[in-house]
Amino acid sequence: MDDYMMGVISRALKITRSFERKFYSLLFFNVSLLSPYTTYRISTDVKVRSLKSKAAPFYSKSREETFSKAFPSSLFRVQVVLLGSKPRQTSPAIRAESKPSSPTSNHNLDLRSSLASVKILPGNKGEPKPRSRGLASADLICEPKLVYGEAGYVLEDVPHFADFIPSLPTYPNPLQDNQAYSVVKQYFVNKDDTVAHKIVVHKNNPRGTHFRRAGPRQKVYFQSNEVHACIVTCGGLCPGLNTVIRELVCGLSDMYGVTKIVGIEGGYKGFYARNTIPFTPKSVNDIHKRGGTILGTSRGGHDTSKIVDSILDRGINQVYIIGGDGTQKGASVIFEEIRRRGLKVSVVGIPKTIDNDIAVIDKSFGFDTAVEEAQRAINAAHVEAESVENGIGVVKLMGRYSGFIAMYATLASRDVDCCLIPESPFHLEGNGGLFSFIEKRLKENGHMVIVVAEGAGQELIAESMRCMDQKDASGNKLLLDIGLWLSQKIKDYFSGKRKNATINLKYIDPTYMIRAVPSNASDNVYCTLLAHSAIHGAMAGYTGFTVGPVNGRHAYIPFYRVTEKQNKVVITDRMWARLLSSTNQPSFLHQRDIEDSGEDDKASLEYFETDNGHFVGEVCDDVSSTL
Ligand SMILES: Nc1ncnc2c1ncn2[C@@H]1O[C@H](COP(=O)(O)OP(=O)(O)O)[C@@H](O)[C@H]1O
Ligand SMILES: O=P(O)(O)OC[C@H]1O[C@](O)(COP(=O)(O)O)[C@@H](O)[C@@H]1O
Ligand SMILES: [Mg+2]
Repeated sequence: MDDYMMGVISRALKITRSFERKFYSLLFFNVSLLSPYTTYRISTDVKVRSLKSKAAPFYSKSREETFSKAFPSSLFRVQVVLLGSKPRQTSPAIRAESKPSSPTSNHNLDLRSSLASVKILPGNKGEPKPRSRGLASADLICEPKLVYGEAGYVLEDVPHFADFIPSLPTYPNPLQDNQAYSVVKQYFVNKDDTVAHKIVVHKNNPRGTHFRRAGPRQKVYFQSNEVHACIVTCGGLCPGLNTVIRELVCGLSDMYGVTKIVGIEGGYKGFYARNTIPFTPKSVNDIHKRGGTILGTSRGGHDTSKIVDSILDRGINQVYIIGGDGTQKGASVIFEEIRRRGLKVSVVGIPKTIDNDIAVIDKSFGFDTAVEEAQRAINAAHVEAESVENGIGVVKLMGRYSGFIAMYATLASRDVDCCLIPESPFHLEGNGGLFSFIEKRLKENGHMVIVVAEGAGQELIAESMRCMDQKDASGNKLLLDIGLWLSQKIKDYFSGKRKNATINLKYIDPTYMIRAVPSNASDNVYCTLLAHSAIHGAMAGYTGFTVGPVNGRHAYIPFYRVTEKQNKVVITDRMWARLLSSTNQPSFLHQRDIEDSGEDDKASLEYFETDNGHFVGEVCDDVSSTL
């Protein structure tokens, strides 16, 4: 950033000066380097809205100018966000950080006192894809918080109170006097510790995306007696929900001496439709031994304003939200509304999904338990199938869009002959189809077991039944029962005129039995770590984040990262190949599928492509490919 740039920024800022006290002014100021050392394009985009109404900006001005100048930096974009009248929303200086390729690129620009932040984001080419957001007004403030470092290092940071409430007091972390923790060497994590998103790297690769490491900080933003925490569980059930609740209550109490902790009953709608229930370590002592959630849960019913009003009315200042991708989207809009109102309330998401389809994190809690519990159903199907002539066992497992439970349960069992998942479309008839494989396997072994994920083959059923798309209260697609449909199709095929063969098919649907069990030992420990990471983050003033392990280390992940896409089994990956080789089932893959899958990979690669052709960060969030 040199004098010329400072001049241009000052000029642009003058445009908004007159609006500053009365209105919510927003100035976007973009600088793109078209090619190194040559031409720049600058565009200023000033929008001014009334603070009171969310109506369209009443003042809007965009300008673009091109100029040539030799800047020894690579692509960058400057964004200046002015947050108007309320004094607590202002900060004394603009802080600008830029990509490391410019050797002298970190500056504090003391241009004026009303600027909240200046961010330098990747320029057009390396710019992240737009994130999906909940509230329209949130567009103003939920830009990714990116920090660039040496050698292509990028920190995708999470929001902090200090970003929007200046001069909050801090206190020493009470853990330093805690009998159990005070003896731990270096108990507090270094404030600059971050966790790499991708752990497999090449010599010349940029260092890529990182997330803030979870853990206790030396300074906290809440005094113990000031904290009023609440816990809510939303979406479908999952083993471990009660364990997370227990560990949040016990962790807050044991580590930080918090006494005011309440549960919100029945999911999001419980915030405004139900009374809270008080929690103590004693009242939650045994709940991890039970399946389900003692709080109850629901789909639908997310009303952001009513929820935030209720948080405010009850004096709650830490909100722990346990749920899947839908829930995290809900948590994100709650956070944005809280931030918009300038409240000191931390909003923390704890990712839950039995399907293991939440992006970025290594694995979701309850997944291991589900895979283990699925073994019982697969064993039963196998026993039934091998006891009779031409026995076929069909087991349906959960997995709305992702077949992780089916894939891992199949790999773990070795009794499964064929695994069908949503990511791998299959066909029934003809060469390479499922029916001919069943015939072959029955001929070879006299019996077989098929595992089918509930989301598999949906297009086949829809085609044959001409069904309409139906949705649940949260907007999730309601699935047609692939297990029943497939079982009937197999029976029809073998009883058909041409075949007239006797088969003995037993269909087992253990889906809800699996989901309702308590979490196993390793999931219990995992739930403890999740809860503790969440508590440490909230106490340290972080907010608007989800916790979870990234390459084995717990991290704070911005909401948008876990809601923008779902994890899916990559069928051109080594893990799925392991499965195919263990079952020897047809791959059902056509050349076209392989090419399409390559296209997807390319698309996500482009997102991170840098000038020198190396890739920053991920190809895809494939948790199946950890080996
Ligand atoms: N885009 C969204 N914005 C706000 N709330 C949402 C959104 N999607 C889902 N929710 C809310 O999150 C809760 C759980 O969502 P759901 O999809 O049922 O389960 P899960 O969180 O397990 O994916 C529901 O109360 C639903 O209303
Ligand atoms: O019957 P419900 O409660 O809608 O749940 C069924 C769905 O819940 C799941 O177990 C998990 O879904 P969520 O993570 O969205 O809660 C899916 O596998 C399944 O399709
Ligand atoms: Mg979901």
